Amino acid sequence: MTTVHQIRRAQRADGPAAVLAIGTANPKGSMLQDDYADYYFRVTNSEHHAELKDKLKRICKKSGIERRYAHLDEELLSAHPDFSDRTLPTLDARIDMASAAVPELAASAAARAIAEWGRPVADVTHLVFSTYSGGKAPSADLRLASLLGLRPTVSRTILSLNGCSGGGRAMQLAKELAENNRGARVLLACCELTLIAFYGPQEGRLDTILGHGIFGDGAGAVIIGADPVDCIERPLFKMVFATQTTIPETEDEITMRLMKGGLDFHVSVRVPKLLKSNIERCLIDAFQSIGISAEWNDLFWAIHPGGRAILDQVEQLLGLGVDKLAASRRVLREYGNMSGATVIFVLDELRRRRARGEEVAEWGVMMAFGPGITIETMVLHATSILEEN
Ligand SMILES: CC(C)(COP(=O)(O)OP(=O)(O)OC[C@H]1O[C@@H](n2cnc3c(N)ncnc32)[C@H](O)[C@@H]1OP(=O)(O)O)[C@@H](O)C(=O)NCCC(=O)NCCSC(=O)/C=C/c1ccc(O)cc1
Repeated sequence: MTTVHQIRRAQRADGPAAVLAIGTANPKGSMLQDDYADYYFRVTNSEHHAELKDKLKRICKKSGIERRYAHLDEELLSAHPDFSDRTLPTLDARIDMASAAVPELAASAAARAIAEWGRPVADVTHLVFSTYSGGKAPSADLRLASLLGLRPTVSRTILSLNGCSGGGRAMQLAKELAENNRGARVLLACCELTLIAFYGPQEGRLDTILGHGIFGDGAGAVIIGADPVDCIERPLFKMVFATQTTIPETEDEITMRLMKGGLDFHVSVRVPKLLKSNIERCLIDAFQSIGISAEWNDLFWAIHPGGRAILDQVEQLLGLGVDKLAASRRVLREYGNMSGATVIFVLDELRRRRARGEEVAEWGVMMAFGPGITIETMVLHATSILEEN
């Protein structure tokens, strides 16, 4: 007679979960970082806040960002001038806008990932969707499933308010799903639109200036599965080990809260230093857990580019060579911080760098940071060039 243990073993995948395909998308509208301060103070009728404008200009200059994308453009804003005033009740209108736009943008990214994956959309068994740009049910995951034509039995999970660590958390969840359900193919989508938290400057709220200086809109999608089908599926990164760490007593350093005027967020100036003091322990613990001794410079790195200062601190702490964070810096330069979706763009950039021979490390790390302060760490193993061919 079959035992429960045998049934359980048969239900599990044999190998580790792997990233099988990646797609990304951004809204059409974009703006050069050099022009942003003039734009922001003009469209929010805030020219009288001259000091805050100078501060935003300084932040933009030091941000390491050249361009950012946004769904909310001047035309939409002129139809919703109340968005500029955080004391007005605009949450309903923002949720309506996001409920339509978030799944649409996620669908563009997911369609690219599915095309690269090469299998029919009906083979997707699970959907994990991370977004804080919303606030109603049924949520963006259901709309995305319908836009893509996923089967009605697809198992959906929506993650919310994970902030910039949403992509990292979704990757960990997708890994668990893929490894614990033989044959599972997980579509992970992560999409954030800053329209949920766009408002004018306010004296005493310097984090508002920071946010408007570095955040951008984007969607990333990944197909994750174990035991790839020969000749069809090509694993890009095997997901070897994952952990989540919360830095004690940092609950107030990054916060988000839905208010009548939109999503109110706070990011303290201490964030880059707090991460610097805590990430090496996460890395040492992760590699010790899998019995690998790693030289930091021998790894590839997919660090969430939360801000230029975060990348600088990580690079300095670990003594990384100048090119080691090139994928993160390029994504920051071309798109800004797209919260949870950003790390998917970094993985996409890394696989391009590998294809061009610019990154040859076999082992690597993906890290994302969000409210908590939460650090999501995942050890990855890249498929070798030989295996790819
Ligand atoms: C590029 C920065 C902003 C500036 O570069 P720097 O080398 O530090 O330069 P400075 O030290 O000269 O700083 C320039 C100015 O920025 C100010 N600043 C420096 N961080 C700050 C600060 N968190 N507050 C408010 N002023 C600051 C800083 O005080 C200073 O002001 P001032 O002296 O008047 O020029 C750099 O500090 C940086 O990359 N910081 C990291 C940002 C960060 O923590 N990111 C991770 C968290 S992101 C997150 O949780 C997302 C939430 C979110 C929520 C909603 C959304 O829609 C989307 C996302």
